[in-house]
Amino acid sequence: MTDFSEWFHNILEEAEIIDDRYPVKGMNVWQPQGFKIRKYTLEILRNILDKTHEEVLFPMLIPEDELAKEAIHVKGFEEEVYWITHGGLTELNKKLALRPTSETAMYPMFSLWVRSHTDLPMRFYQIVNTFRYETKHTRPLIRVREITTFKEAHTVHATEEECEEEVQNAVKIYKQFFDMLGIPYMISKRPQWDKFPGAKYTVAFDTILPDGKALQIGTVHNLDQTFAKTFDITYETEEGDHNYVYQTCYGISDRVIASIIGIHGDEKGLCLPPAVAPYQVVIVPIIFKKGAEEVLEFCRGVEAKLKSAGLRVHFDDRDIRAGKKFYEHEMRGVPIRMEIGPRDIENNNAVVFRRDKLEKDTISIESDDFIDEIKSTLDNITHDMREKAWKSFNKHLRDAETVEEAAREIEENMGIVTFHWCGDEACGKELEEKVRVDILGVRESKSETYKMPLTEITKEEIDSLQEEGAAARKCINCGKPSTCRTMIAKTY
Ligand SMILES: Nc1ncnc2c1ncn2[C@@H]1O[C@H](COS(=O)(=O)NC(=O)[C@@H](N)CS)[C@@H](O)[C@H]1O
Ligand SMILES: [Mg+2]
Ligand SMILES: [Zn+2]
Repeated sequence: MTDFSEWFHNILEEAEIIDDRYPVKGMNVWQPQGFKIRKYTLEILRNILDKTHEEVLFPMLIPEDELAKEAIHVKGFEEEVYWITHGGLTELNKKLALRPTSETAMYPMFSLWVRSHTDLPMRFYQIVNTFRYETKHTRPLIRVREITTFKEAHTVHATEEECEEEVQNAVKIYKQFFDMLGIPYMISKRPQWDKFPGAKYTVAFDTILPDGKALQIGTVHNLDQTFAKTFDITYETEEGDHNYVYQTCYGISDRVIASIIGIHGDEKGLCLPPAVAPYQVVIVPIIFKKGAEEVLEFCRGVEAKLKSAGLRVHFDDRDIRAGKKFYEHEMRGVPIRMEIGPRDIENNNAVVFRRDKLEKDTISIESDDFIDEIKSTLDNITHDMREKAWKSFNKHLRDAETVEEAAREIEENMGIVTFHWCGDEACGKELEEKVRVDILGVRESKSETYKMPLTEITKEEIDSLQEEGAAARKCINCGKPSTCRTMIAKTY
């Protein structure tokens, strides 16, 4: 883990997650192992979103004139859009864009769908591939040109208040999702100069990878009425007026998988949260010449019981050394390994090895109670992995009282440095110059540092950029009264 980027590339190959030898830069292949982790991750996300959203699927190609309708939006994406110019040998009379994101694909249709206030609120999402001609250094899952796992939610509301409320709902959805994966995060409001093109403001989730660099893993955008006016999305009120709607959109991507791999991984390789592990339990028989068949038979019985209890179990009965199996399943991050040999059968025991703590324990398999014990061990693994991730995340968070201190902290320890700022753009830009890193944004919460995941982010916290006593605090760059606590970090 000393060279995180090398570790990351190696594990993607060794654990057969992604094959990045595909002959288009920034576009990679999901291999079966990786595809399963992605599938279980998306299952969790859909279970959360389906409570309040409808899943849809829009075309991938966007007509040039639709994409160009929203001036700020298209300006923000003009250097990243891939274009289609031909159908076969025929030149298209209208170029088609490969969606970089789907506002301009969806909103002409929303204009047809939204008629009356009774149609609102609308909440849709789709999980699709999107395309961005990234010019910065691409790397699998973290910065790709084909974003293969782009979940974009788009919501439509009658009032500004409801739209603000939706931003909080989206923040809560992301907190719940990242908490289930044990991924720590800092929530902040992006500075005005770094928000989503066309948005009123952007709330972002940033995590920190083992090399101390921050990674934006999710964003929530309040689009206000900008796109409604551009695409004429109006609804008839009870009084018969026609009002423009208010909208949000919020997205996450392959970076979620990158975070699961990078944050929970260690020297032995992957360490997967049980919720997304292709195998939650692997059974390794300890075989000797004598009684081999009996051990295999017994293990098959244990496998059947765990499977019928709904767990993803794999019985590794290959004719190779147990030690080789141990290495492989630890490298692939299987949460629990059960070792069963002749002596264990005699004593009705099994050795249970926890991948996250690298500890062994012996459990009785005399009665079927062992099934619940395995399940509660999986729950403990989920909890302990999240706690461990937050502990190291919080170590990366530090405060700075002066610009010099902030610059030194970043230079020496990377991570996220927080400090008081006046909120003025010119001052912020000057600050970024001095510390040579990006301002991530303005912290959304009063809490000094995140301990365990906050279950509720209250409206006050989202709105209150005014830190308690912040008025007494000065901007570390220009000395004017501080209006907020901001954060800087070296970012991906
Ligand atoms: N090139 C990329 N590779 C991987 N993930 C990316 C890339 N570009 C953006 N992302 C991720 O995708 C998320 C959403 O992208 S975004 O531009 O911020 N927001 C949108 O596109 C909105 N339309 C969300 S619906 C970002 O927060 C970031 O985590
Ligand atoms: Mg980008
Ligand atoms: Zn200032």
